[in-house]
Amino acid sequence: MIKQITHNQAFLSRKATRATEADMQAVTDLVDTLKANTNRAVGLAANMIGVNKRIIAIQLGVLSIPMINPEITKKSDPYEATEACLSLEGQRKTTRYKNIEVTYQDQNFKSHTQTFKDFTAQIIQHEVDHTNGVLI
Ligand SMILES: CSCC[C@H](NC=O)C(=O)O
Repeated sequence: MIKQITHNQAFLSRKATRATEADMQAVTDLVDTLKANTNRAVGLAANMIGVNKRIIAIQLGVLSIPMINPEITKKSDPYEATEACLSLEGQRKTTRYKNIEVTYQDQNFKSHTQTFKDFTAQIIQHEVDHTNGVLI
């Protein structure tokens, strides 16, 4: 189901808890909401739709991919990025890493360890920050 994107910064500033198989509806809702917003979003975190769980979704080409309990396990090559967010006004500067390794579970709760680079890595870092209560 497509959900409203929150601007509630107090809620967005809370660290999210681990997701389980009981949270599949939230995974589906997050993917549906990203698909409905691909004209203005490249990624979403579950707390942006009011669910305080460690779930993100990222846009890779035409695919909206969920990642459950994502953790960045390696990062290298820092640079300064300027980013915006659907839940915030304006833009902010932050440090991102060009290369990252991420562990996560897919929608079947199968575990993966995968490397990402460049803009895809940037989106994942932005969304993982949200799961840790970091706005940008
Ligand atoms: C470059 S990372 C920006 C990610 C942002 N999504 C919000 O969580 C968005 O604009 O889709």
